[in-house]
Amino acid sequence: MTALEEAAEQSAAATSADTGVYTPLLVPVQDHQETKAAEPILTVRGVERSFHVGGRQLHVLKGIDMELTPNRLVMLRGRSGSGKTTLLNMIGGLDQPDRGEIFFMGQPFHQWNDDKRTEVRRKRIGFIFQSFALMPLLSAWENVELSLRMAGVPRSQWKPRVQHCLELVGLGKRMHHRPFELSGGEQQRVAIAKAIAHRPTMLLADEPTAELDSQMGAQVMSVFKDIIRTEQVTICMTTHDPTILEVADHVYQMVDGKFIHT
Ligand SMILES: Nc1ncnc2c1ncn2[C@@H]1O[C@H](COP(=O)(O)OP(=O)(O)OP(=O)(O)O)[C@@H](O)[C@H]1O
Repeated sequence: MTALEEAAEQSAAATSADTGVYTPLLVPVQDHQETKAAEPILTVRGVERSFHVGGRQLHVLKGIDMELTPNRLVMLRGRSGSGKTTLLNMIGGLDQPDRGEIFFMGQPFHQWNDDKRTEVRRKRIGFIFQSFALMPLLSAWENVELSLRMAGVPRSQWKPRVQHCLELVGLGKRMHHRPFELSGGEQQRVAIAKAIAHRPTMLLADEPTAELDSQMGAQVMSVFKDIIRTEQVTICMTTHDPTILEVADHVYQMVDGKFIHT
């Protein structure tokens, strides 16, 4: 039995409120028929990106086409160096393509300057990194609050939203712990709460389970499934882990800067 199947089985008997142990329900994201005709929230067409390295041109992305539709869990899979993070940065408006187009909710990221992309990013996109990226001196609560402050959410809305997000990721009983008082899996769940607090449309996660053991990795994936359903978000994540791919709605396989069909 894989770690994910184990997590699903545990979830069936979940008693998180009683035990404080997080065992979320692993359920299908939603009826795929329902959103089949849905407009994509992200469209990537013919994207290329090169870097100058040591006097040479390194062609990292060689013509990427992809779409993300609402309420999906999409994974980018590929070897180290194949270009996954470069693409994720591009989708999130952190970098721009040399060629090609990126439309996020109809907005042309490839034509916009950094300030304009940052504005959209703060309001509509959430990021999760391999290394959790939490402020070490702030509690779980304060870390989540910080992201609401950054997104310009009115202070009067902070308390219920922070509480909701931390409960959603199963940390209702550890809200006031600081990162060093939490396990790796719990820290990653704080990072997820922080990333969804401002109600993004799209959540981007770069190897979110890479530093976790398989059990904790499975918990994080269950949280992802839950938040797609309850928060109406689309998640695009990179992974090396073949056991995690089975919960994806779609997998893009990247080889040397291109998608291949498997
Ligand atoms: N800013 C940059 N300047 C120069 N080279 C870069 C830059 N960003 C990425 N690269 C190079 O582009 C290639 C692809 O890197 P990228 O991080 O996108 O791969 P990846 O598939 O995410 O790998 P990993 O799984 O190890 O994170 C690598 O050879 C990397 O060294």
